[in-house]
Amino acid sequence: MLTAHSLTCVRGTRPLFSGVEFAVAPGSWAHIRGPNGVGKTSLLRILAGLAQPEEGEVRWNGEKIGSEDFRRELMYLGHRAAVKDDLTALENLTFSAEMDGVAITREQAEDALVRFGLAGREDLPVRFLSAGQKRRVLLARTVTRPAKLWILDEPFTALDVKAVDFVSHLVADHVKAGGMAVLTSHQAIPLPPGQVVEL
Ligand SMILES: Nc1ncnc2c1ncn2[C@@H]1O[C@H](COP(=O)(O)OP(=O)(O)OP(=O)(O)O)[C@@H](O)[C@H]1O
Repeated sequence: MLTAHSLTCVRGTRPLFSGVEFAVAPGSWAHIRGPNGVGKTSLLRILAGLAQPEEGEVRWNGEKIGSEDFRRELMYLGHRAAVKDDLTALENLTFSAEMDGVAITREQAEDALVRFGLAGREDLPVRFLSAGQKRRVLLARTVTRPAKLWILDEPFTALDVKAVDFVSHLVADHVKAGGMAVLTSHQAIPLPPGQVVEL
């Protein structure tokens, strides 16, 4: 279970939010909402342990985040498509798995890319892919590396209708199987109702 306790965030000299409290239990998900610049990405980075709150604490199963166990169970996919332009889609996927300490075969990476509609694009440097295709390469990590907690920043950005549907089902299946997810999106998320955290 992920719990946010009285989180306060300041960026530069600007207070963004304070007193943010919520919990995400196994089999549930949370939608972080709010206008541009309110601090959604900042909150997700705090939840993932990539930034520190001014006040408050994030806990994973009751312990302050940062443990090896937390890092193993976390899949954080950031807002800016964190894919390397000079590497192919396939290389991006195997490289990120390696960074996560998970060995995947070429076949597993290929299967993941095919599931994300990238058949025939596996060996192309990512700089030649469209914005939506780049996002698919990023999201393909969700099927190559098991993790209980998915933190996804604007996962639907640049995706076409079919891909939005595919990714929604992926998240819904993850949650149904006892996983947890925290998402930001400016659009309504086509998932069974989750908790809404309004910033
Ligand atoms: N390191 C930083 N130093 C100073 N200001 C920052 C820093 N990081 C973020 N900010 C500012 O904090 C505010 C919140 O940014 P953030 O990206 O968290 O918002 P957001 O709610 O995710 O926005 P959007 O909906 O546009 O993606 C912005 O005004 C941004 O410029």
